[in-house]
Amino acid sequence: MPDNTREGSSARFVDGAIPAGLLAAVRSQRPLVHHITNGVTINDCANITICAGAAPVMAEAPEEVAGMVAAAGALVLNIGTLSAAQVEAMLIAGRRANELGIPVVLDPVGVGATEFRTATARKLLDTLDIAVLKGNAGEIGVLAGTGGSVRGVDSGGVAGDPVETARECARSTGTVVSMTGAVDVVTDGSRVFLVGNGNPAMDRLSGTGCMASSVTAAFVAVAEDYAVASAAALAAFGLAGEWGAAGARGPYTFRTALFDELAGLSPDDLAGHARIEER
Ligand SMILES: Nc1ncnc2c1ncn2[C@@H]1O[C@H](COP(=O)(O)OP(=O)(O)O)[C@@H](O)[C@H]1O
Ligand SMILES: Cc1ncsc1CCOP(=O)(O)O
Ligand SMILES: [Mg+2]
Repeated sequence: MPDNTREGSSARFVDGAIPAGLLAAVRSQRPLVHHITNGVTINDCANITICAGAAPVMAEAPEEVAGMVAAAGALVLNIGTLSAAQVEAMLIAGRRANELGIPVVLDPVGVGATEFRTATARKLLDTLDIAVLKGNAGEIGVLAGTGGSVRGVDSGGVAGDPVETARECARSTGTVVSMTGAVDVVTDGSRVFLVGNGNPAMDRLSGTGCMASSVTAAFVAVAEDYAVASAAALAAFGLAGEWGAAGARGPYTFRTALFDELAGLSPDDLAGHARIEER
């Protein structure tokens, strides 16, 4: 892990049995994950949800989202290709999820790139009780208000220390923040988990951030501790990325392998290879 996330820390590894137990719970409970998401990666999100062991449904008509979310274990709101109608649907579904105690995962794709995305992400955070805010570094920096750079949907990084940025964002939004990158930072504002699993190939494929949100939702659906569940989800997804990259010839063989490795990942695999540090 990079020095900037280790410096001055008294880190200890989280027992691999914890993420393993959560993966086993996803596989046995097979929670329904309701997505209101973008049109670019929607099919990847459906299939990675299945590979994690959960069941996806994509539904965004304002007329039906309250009914659909009532059957779900978690709701994903992903603002990647927003429209006014989608914002209306997100608010209806999110309010119903909150009434029913169903965790909501917000992926603020491209926040900061346009005023519409920024205003919508803020409105969702202000109106709804968001369980996990999962974004790349630039997106979390924008929402933390401490400085983040976003071009299109890509992160240009944060202005200051990444761990402090994530922590500030968690405190100011009242959510668990799951900030992805070469090392993922997950924090509820006090505890900090650093996830070392992953491979640079994941950064060269559109949709890995969206898929990380889907896998996160599958894990939070079966957990009470959303920070631990978010870290466990990123460890599982990252490990699939590591093993998928090993035999890949390029981005598209990697993509196929990423799905196959997650589908084949056992709780024992995760117990032995998850790299989650708490500090
Ligand atoms: N350089 C990297 N090394 C290892 N894993 C990475 C790297 N970049 C991204 N990832 C992983 O890819 C997934 C998507 O992260 P990221 O690229 O930050 O999101 P986004 O696609 O939203 O920009 C996460 O699971 C993250 O851990
Ligand atoms: C390219 C693009 N444009 C709008 S949504 C989207 C997909 C973003 O996916 P990710 O952030 O997971 O790479
Ligand atoms: Mg990416």
